[in-house]
Amino acid sequence: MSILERIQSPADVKKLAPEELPQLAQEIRERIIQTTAKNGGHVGPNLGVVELTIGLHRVFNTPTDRFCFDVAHQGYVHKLLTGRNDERFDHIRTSDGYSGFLSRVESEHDAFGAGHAGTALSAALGMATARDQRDSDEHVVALCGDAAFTCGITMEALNNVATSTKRLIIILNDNKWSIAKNVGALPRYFNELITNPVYNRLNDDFESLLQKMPGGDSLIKLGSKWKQETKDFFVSSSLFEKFGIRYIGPIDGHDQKQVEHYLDFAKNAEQPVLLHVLTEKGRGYDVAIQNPERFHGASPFDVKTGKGTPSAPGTPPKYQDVMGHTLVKLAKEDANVIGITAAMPAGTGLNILENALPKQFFDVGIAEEHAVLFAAGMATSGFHPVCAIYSTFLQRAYDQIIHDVALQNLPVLFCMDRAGLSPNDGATHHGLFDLSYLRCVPEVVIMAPANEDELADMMATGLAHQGAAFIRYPRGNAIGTPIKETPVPLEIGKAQRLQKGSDIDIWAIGAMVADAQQLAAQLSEHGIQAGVVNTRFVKPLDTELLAESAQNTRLIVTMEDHVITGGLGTAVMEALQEACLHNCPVERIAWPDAFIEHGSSVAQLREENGLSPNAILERVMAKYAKLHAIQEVP
Ligand SMILES: Cc1ncc(C[n+]2csc(CCOP(=O)(O)OP(=O)(O)O)c2C)c(N)n1
Ligand SMILES: CC(=O)[C@@H](O)[C@H](O)COP(=O)(O)O
Ligand SMILES: [Mg+2]
Repeated sequence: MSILERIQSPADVKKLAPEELPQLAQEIRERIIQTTAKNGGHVGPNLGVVELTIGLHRVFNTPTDRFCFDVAHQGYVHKLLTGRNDERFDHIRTSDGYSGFLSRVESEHDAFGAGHAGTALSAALGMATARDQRDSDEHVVALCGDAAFTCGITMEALNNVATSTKRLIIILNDNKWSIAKNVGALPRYFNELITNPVYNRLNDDFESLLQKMPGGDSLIKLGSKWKQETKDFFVSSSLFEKFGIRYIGPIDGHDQKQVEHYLDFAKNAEQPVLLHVLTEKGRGYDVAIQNPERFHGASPFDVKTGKGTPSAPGTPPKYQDVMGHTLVKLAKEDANVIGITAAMPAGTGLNILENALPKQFFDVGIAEEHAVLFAAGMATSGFHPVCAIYSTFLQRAYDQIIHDVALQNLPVLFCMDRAGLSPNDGATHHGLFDLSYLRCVPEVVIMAPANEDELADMMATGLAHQGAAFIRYPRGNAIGTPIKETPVPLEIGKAQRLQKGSDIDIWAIGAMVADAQQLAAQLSEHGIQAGVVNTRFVKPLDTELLAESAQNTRLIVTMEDHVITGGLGTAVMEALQEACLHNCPVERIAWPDAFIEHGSSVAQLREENGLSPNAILERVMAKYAKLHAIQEVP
């Protein structure tokens, strides 16, 4: 039996002899590589925190002590050491498998769930403050990556630490990478801390240095306050000391002994401590070390070569790449068009713009709120920014959308990728709420393309519009529609009738247009004639065509890759009420008013949630039959 197989809980980790730990680390790495090769997943981040996580579980004692992992995409090691090295780990991030992030419902060892970046320090500070209020004595640890510090929330929490608690352990897991290279002043500062010999030497053996000085002994006896002030006298204290947090490090995050020594030191500190740990993303798997961006969140791959499964010939391009190439076209025509990402260049396709027109590309770090405000500022100076931010991450910048862009009617185009499901990442990453959260914002334009050619046209539409415009489109491949050489702006608020039908009219948006055409074909096999409308614009809605539709059909079916509350279906119902056309019933095909867990694929999750093509057909047939008392489908 391997050492890892003997680990049923953190207590078993503590029982191991130090000389067994390298073997455990090796087995954990092997387990992570093999599992993510099969399922895909966050290989690099997890391989980088193996010794650190082993150390955490040997020094601290969850669930009494509480860990908050930032993003928590690097929580696989923690899961393996807390009783989850089992069948569900084999299927992690797929149906029947564990979540790829920490989750309070999954384990008592998961003190706080995550998925979005920047939350760990704030949550940990809340837990530490609650502990102090209750006068209990558990330890609270926040594990934050270097890029997590580019998040505004992390800095807000940092500002609050010293005035909120006397005991908090912050681990800066510094691997120099976000998904792409980390950006901004902070990584440069972290590097200064690493390379500044004066600070390190003094910081490490400051006491022995004092002992050599006349009167140094008495300073040491006076305790840490004087030591700290004396050290400040010698070296410019770190940024963290200015926040009332004791900086320790940097240490080698792969040296198990060092890790445990300093974790233990931090555990017994009488003030908030930040332990600066240097790790290597992808440690132990060369191909991940050499390709940190690709192996941040990898698709299934061959362990030997690291290569993923090549796309079959003729596979349509990914929407993210269509966005990137189209933006390059449009930015070449107009130097005022610029692209902004919040630390997601590759995932959004903006890396294509970065390579082609680097002066028109900006990566602001994991800072969506700042990205939108930054765009608003540039828009006041004659630029037309394109903010490429996943639907789910754009939720972070909601006030900036309303208060800074829409209210001032500034020309900013938002390209929201991952609208719809992100199946393996699950509830924290599905882009299912953007129509609801955007439809209530006055003056904005909200559109969704049925195919890649329409995405290009909608980008031209958004850039021709002097105000806020949003385009939502799904994760993954488009549908193979040829893309015109030059994108052509669409008429805002105009839907596109694809086919007529006297019995039912299906109004679909974006990726669901193809499903609507399939549904119409199935209905016609049952003698029901269904029309299909490619809605294109959820705001403003084509109320003229909708009125015509309601007057000439028996049932309107809406189809959207979005939650049912407040999306396209709700917009149609509102419009029909407004036009006093409430006699036309509406059946809304959408995701339920619930959080949708992770799963193996979109198809699997649709099956599980009654949204498979056949389930939709049955539902529409039943509604139609009920409405018109015709023979229900046997
Ligand atoms: C609000 C938000 N924006 C973007 C992301 C996408 N994202 C996931 S992990 C990550 C980089 C995290 O870098 P770091 O904190 O240094 O951790 P590492 O992966 O290096 O261990 C990003 C940008 C996210 N999860 N949440
Ligand atoms: C953890 C995180 O937020 C990102 O790594 C995310 O998993 C990327 O999602 P995509 O794979 O859809 O780009
Ligand atoms: Mg990092």
